[in-house]
Amino acid sequence: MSGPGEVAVRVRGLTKRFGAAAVLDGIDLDVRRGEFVALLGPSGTGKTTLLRLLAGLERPDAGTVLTAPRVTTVYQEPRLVVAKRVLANVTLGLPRSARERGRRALAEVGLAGRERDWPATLSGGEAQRVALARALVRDPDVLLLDEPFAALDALTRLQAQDLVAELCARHRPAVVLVTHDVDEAVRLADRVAVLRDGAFAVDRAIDLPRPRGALSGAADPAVREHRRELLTHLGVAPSSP
Ligand SMILES: Nc1ncnc2c1ncn2[C@@H]1O[C@H](COP(=O)(O)OP(=O)(O)OP(=O)(O)O)[C@@H](O)[C@H]1O
Repeated sequence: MSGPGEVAVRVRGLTKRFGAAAVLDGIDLDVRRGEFVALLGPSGTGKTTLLRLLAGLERPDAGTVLTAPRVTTVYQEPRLVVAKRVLANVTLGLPRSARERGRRALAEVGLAGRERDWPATLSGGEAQRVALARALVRDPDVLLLDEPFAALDALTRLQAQDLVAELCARHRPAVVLVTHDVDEAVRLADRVAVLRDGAFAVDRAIDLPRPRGALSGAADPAVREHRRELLTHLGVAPSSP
């Protein structure tokens, strides 16, 4: 597999305030094409705010955010238009000529043949795969994932994680995933950063071999060590030597 590509996200000295409080206080972040970064952090630390700044939906109070041109977000909920069929949801806002690419994107997420179905007939996991296809068809330079697996049941979540890992390895966008799940972060990411009190408490490379589908925290000491360190930085586990 090829190494990381050019920088697709460059954040310098980024500060965002709501009222008097700085939710983000001078943070720096680089993400390269083909690199998968997971963001962990206690509730309310500004993870979603950071994604919104990367997507250009919020303006910084100080500092700079530079991204490659095509930035796409997948959210916790699929956000499908109920009155449009699956393929029309995938190609929403794109010209008719994008329909063939839309079909291919649906096939990539395992939904070939479902083009004319209505969103109401999809399971939660299927609807989220349609949302992924809608992101893919836009050929993003930067893919922002805001807890995209959080609403899925455990088995569907593992399958969706494997699918996202495979799609990102093939298309190689720069990925920023917001999650509360330490195991998910370790399973998917090349780097995991913990956001606390407006800054990164740690930004750690996860140099475990891929594919990681069968990775077991119980069996693998390297996974256990990453998990222990990240939980410590999240303030939910005692520090041990
Ligand atoms: N538009 C806004 N106006 C005022 N305060 C806001 C706004 N958006 C976010 N905040 C505040 O900024 C802080 C960070 O919110 P954000 O949603 O980014 O956190 P988060 O880390 O994504 O949280 P969670 O893990 O619970 O999703 C919170 O205290 C939130 O109340």
